[in-house]
Amino acid sequence: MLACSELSFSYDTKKTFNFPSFSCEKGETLLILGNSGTGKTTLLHLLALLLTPNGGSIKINNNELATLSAKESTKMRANHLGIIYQKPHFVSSLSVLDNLLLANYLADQKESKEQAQKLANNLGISGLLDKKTSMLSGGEQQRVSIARALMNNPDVILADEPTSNLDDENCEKVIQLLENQSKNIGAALIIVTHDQRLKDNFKNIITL
Ligand SMILES: Nc1ncnc2c1ncn2[C@@H]1O[C@H](COP(=O)(O)OP(=O)(O)OP(=O)(O)O)[C@@H](O)[C@H]1O
Repeated sequence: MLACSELSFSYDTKKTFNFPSFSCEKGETLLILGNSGTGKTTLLHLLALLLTPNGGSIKINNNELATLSAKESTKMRANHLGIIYQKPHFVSSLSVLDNLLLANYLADQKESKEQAQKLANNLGISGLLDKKTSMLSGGEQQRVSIARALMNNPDVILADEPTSNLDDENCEKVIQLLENQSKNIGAALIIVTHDQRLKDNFKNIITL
């Protein structure tokens, strides 16, 4: 589903990140662990086509992404990738429901209230759909972020530190929800984190 090899990237001339090669298949989860500053968010942004690598290859469903134009990258990101950012970046003037439907709109897909309602039910946030996102707790925001990432049934889900602000109980819940929901839609799930609590949940682990 997603495979990358010999990816390298530099923000400036002082340091180049050389990332290990890996792949993650449909329905699988890969945990990428690393301390602060090891380049986890950088790697996730490369996989999300938000940064362009200096070298190496990223393939989704055997399609090489490095050759895509900016417009094609945007389309690929909206339709095939579900991204859970470190900070949620909601539109605070909109309700939770409208933030979910925005994902459809940005991918040029028909707005699906049914999909939003279904995901909200699965994630235990159906009572929040009419609320403004600024009124949500950290754990609730995390679940809305997961729902938004799943709105377009992506092939690959990329999650940046999805549990860093959560207590042990909510950490466990969010990981279970992420895994179950990814399996439900047959997506590959890639999580980058420094949260050592997650080590016991996964067998496929890479350390940066
Ligand atoms: N836009 C940027 N311009 C220059 N340097 C950057 C930029 N973004 C990140 N860096 C640097 O690249 C390094 C890796 O950053 P990155 O955010 O990928 O690390 P991380 O492993 O996700 O860290 P954390 O766990 O603290 O979020 C850091 O030293 C950071 O200062």
